[in-house]
Amino acid sequence: MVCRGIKTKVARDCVFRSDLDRPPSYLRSMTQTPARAGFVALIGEPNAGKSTLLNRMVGAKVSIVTHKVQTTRARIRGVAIEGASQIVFVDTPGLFRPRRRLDRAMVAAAWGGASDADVVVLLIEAQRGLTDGVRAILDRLRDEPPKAPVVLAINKIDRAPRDRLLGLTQEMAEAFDFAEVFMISAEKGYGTDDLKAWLAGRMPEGPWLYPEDQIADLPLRMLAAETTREKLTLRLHQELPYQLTVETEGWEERADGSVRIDQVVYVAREGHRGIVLGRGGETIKAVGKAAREDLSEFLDRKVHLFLQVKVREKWLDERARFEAMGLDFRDGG
Ligand SMILES: Nc1nc2c(ncn2[C@@H]2O[C@H](COP(=O)(O)OP(=O)(O)OP(=O)(O)O)[C@@H](O)[C@H]2O)c(=O)[nH]1
Repeated sequence: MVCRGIKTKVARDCVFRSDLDRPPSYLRSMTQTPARAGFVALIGEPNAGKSTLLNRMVGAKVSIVTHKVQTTRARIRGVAIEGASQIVFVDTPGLFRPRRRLDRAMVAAAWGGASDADVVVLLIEAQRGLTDGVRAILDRLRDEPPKAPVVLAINKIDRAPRDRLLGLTQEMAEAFDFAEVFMISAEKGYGTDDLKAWLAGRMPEGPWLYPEDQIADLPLRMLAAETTREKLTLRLHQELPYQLTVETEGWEERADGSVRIDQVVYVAREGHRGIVLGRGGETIKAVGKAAREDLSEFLDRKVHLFLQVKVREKWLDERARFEAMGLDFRDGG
């Protein structure tokens, strides 16, 4: 089934391209290929084609989530599967040339996401080449080199003549020591399989980060969690507990077209639970109502939102990796 860019209904009904060419899990375990999983930070100027590339790699229109709220954290844009590897793409919002102070702060935080990734992919446009914006990104990569290898993907090669591409490749290689250079057309699908296979091979060995059955609606789950967190922040202001995270634990599409979303607000201490609940539960009730209204509008259907507040002292340690990547919506740091 082909998934088109419907505003609201995204991944649930879509068969992911990668689902089709992936052996079933019992076969994977028989072939003994070690599982791999890791993060890829996709960076580049606006319009470079990040969303298009991502949609091609992941196989569904998943990037709708990104226009919602600009946060300073890296965020998941999609999860691709290639053989035994799970590739979690995160993007780094606001990675542009910062002018205002606030923008600069955002870029600094976004850069943190890139430097913690397992691979960084810099996407540039073939016709535009080494623009000032790309130069600024390269300066930054040189000043604060990420631990991960940086690969260059020259996109939109369908629009650029061959000699232009050769010249540009050379110019880029002189400007920065890339681990690898790929020529792609995200739109036409040229070279994207090679890039994906290369990335898959660079993911660290280890268990997958997300269960297979959650990958499809992962961006929506995260958007929903982020919405609730946003409402909590608005409601509690300074009182917002430092160690707080929201997780969407259930996502059930109902036959009547509505969706039931179950979320847990995790706090680290009993006292924080009281703050989040509010007197007689009024805070959490108001937060739930506001989040439900937003989600309903965004998803364009009726939403039943169920919130629970749980104390889990050690959640920060359990999710250390996600925390490092800024993937759990906490921005209280
Ligand atoms: N011709 C051509 N156009 C492309 C290609 N990849 C992307 N585009 C077009 O470039 C434009 C920008 O692509 P996006 O994927 O939205 O770019 P982006 O980097 O996600 O942009 P931001 O969300 O602003 O950061 C769209 O009109 C795409 O259709 C390509 O390989 N060839």
